[in-house]
Amino acid sequence: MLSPYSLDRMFSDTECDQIIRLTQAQDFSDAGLVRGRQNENIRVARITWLDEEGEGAWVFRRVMEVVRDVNRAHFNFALTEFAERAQVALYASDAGGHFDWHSDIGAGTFAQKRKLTLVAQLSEGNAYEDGRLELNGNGQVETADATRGSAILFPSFTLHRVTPVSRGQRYSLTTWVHGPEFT
Ligand SMILES: O=C(O)CCC(=O)C(=O)O
Ligand SMILES: [Fe+2]
Repeated sequence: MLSPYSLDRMFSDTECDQIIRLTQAQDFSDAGLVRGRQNENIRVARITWLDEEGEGAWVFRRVMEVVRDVNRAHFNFALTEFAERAQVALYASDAGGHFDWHSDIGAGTFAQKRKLTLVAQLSEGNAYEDGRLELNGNGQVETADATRGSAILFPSFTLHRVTPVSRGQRYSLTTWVHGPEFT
């Protein structure tokens, strides 16, 4: 199926804290777009990456389990690999954090093989306002559950955006799963 699939609780509160803490030791850099283009009109966020190995390995393992189960139960896509690290993004109201409508499939080496996108909500609801993940897969805008620890999976070609954060900061975790291009 091509419709998005939501999970109420992919991570516990403690796990969300742990993921955020893992990234605090790293440098966040300004987010680029596919092919490294930067365009402030489209995206303002700071991002960092989690490796498959090391302290963040458990995050990757969880992502793999969830993707395997949800793909079997719902999408049934041909998936072959996790070719990219997991992205933690930080959208801050003072910087005008947001991400305009886009698809995750692009011309880059990895971006062209993206099949499934998984986004998990890492911040508590009272940490920020707005900053909603919205999807438009079929002409109707659907707002993803913003509850901390929840997640949504969708085909990477689905148009989606993050509305501007109007107060505070929002953290999210995004991973992509790859395979033969959609034809
Ligand atoms: O932060 C989010 O909720 C979505 C991130 C996203 O769409 C992306 O990194 O491509
Ligand atoms: Fe995206």
